Amino acid sequence: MTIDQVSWMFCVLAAMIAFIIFFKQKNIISCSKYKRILPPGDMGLPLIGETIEFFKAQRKNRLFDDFVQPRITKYGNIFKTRLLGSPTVVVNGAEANRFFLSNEFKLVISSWPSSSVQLMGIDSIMQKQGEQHRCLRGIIASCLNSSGLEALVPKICNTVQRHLDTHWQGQDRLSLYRSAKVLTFTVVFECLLGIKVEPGMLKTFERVLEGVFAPAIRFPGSRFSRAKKARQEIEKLLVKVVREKRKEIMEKGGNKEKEEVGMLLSQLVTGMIRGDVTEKEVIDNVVLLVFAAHDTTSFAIAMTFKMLAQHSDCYSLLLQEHVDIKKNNKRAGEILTLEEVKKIKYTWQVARESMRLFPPIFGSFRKAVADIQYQGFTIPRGWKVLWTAYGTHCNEEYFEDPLSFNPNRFEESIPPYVYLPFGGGPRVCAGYQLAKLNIIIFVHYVVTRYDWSLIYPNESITMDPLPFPSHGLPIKISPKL
Ligand code: HEM
Repeated sequence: MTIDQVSWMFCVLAAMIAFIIFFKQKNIISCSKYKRILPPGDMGLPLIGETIEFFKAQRKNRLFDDFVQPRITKYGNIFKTRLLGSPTVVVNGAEANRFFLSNEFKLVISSWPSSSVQLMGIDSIMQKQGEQHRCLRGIIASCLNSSGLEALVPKICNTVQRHLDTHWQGQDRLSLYRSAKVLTFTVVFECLLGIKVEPGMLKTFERVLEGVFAPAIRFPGSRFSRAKKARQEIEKLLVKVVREKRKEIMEKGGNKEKEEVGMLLSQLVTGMIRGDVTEKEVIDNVVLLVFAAHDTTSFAIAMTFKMLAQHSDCYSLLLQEHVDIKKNNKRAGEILTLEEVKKIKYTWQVARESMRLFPPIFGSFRKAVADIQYQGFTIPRGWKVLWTAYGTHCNEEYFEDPLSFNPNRFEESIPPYVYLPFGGGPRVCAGYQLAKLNIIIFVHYVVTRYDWSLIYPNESITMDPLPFPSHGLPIKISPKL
């Protein structure tokens, strides 16, 4: 065999090997492509997808009825769409909630719009993963453990009573939603954080919150620009407050810490002195906590009153519960104890049922950090996942006659990942206990001191993107004799 023939044969052999490798590779890809079945659904128009349909339904507070439910009927509990430029899979049902919420950090991470991240700050808990997330949650939880809650109850009672004396006394009508907002802001700042509310602070914070879901476009007068400016003002104020607190704690040593059980700012600043958190983390998380508590708790309060107005039998039961507590309360200033608040069970059932029908947060977005295999479908890495509270709250598989208002259904325990106004998994609401105290204590003092009625019994709910009563839930009030 000549050298030419050998090299010719070598070339043919090499070409054959390359050919086999190429086809084997292609086969693997096509096999994996074959296996990669995306969930059913319609991605809608290029780029914007079904964003318009989504927002149209959301604005009318018909996200479930007009957007989610018709797609569940057509495609099943898991379907794909495209929202705000991102391919998104909407998942529904307790099993899907469990899978996606409990796999936070492993398969998915929370995903917020750029405007929210910029306004809350990249160091807020919602942007944190792993150890940093655990550390911040630990500090928040240390103020909401049993001794923290015990210390919080009298503070909230005083704040609510002062609020009623200042904003309700002498009035015959007011916006209940607005009143709840002013109160919640004070409860978070003064009772939880231990920061005195100064005039103008609420307005500045609300300017920040208005931009949280606005497009992150900066031009003079835009919602986002106004919010950014307000955020800078808040930052200046908070830097001063944090540094003063640091000085105070350093000067008083360990004693100050003990004095201020349940005061979150002290705990955060103590963590800062230890080197566990930075000054920026303290500030970003104060802003985040106000955002997390403000519209959510106020809406839950507003819907609780709306439901009570529409269901007089429930109101009678609830009122009796508070009259009984008041009758046995001989303490000066009618301050409640944590033990008494724990006994107010029916009111919490009413609030929970109101949040089932009107969840303050309809759900939230996650981002897949790996290709996810779920129920025979692949959710590709980088896609968004949207879990919704409606998917279970309105499903008769979990709640009998789901559209009817029935607080008694909460006498039974509810299976996990079915009732989700406060989310679930590692990112379950960190302020759940505070929200509960705020709602129950506010209801207690209102119903024992005032007769009240809705001015517009059928007031509609709007979403932008969080829900709120369109006219602010105005009520007529008169002091009880
Ligand atoms: C009725 C009132 C409230 C409702 C319905 C509510 C609802 C929620 C929901 C659904 C989540 C999870 C979001 C997600 O999975 O992406 C959440 C998270 C959170 N909530 Fe609440 N919330 C309420 C009140 C509060 C209050 C009063 C505070 C504290 C002052 C608070 C602090 C937080 C924080 C810090 C997180 C983030 C937890 C984390 O990322 O680990 N919330 N809340």
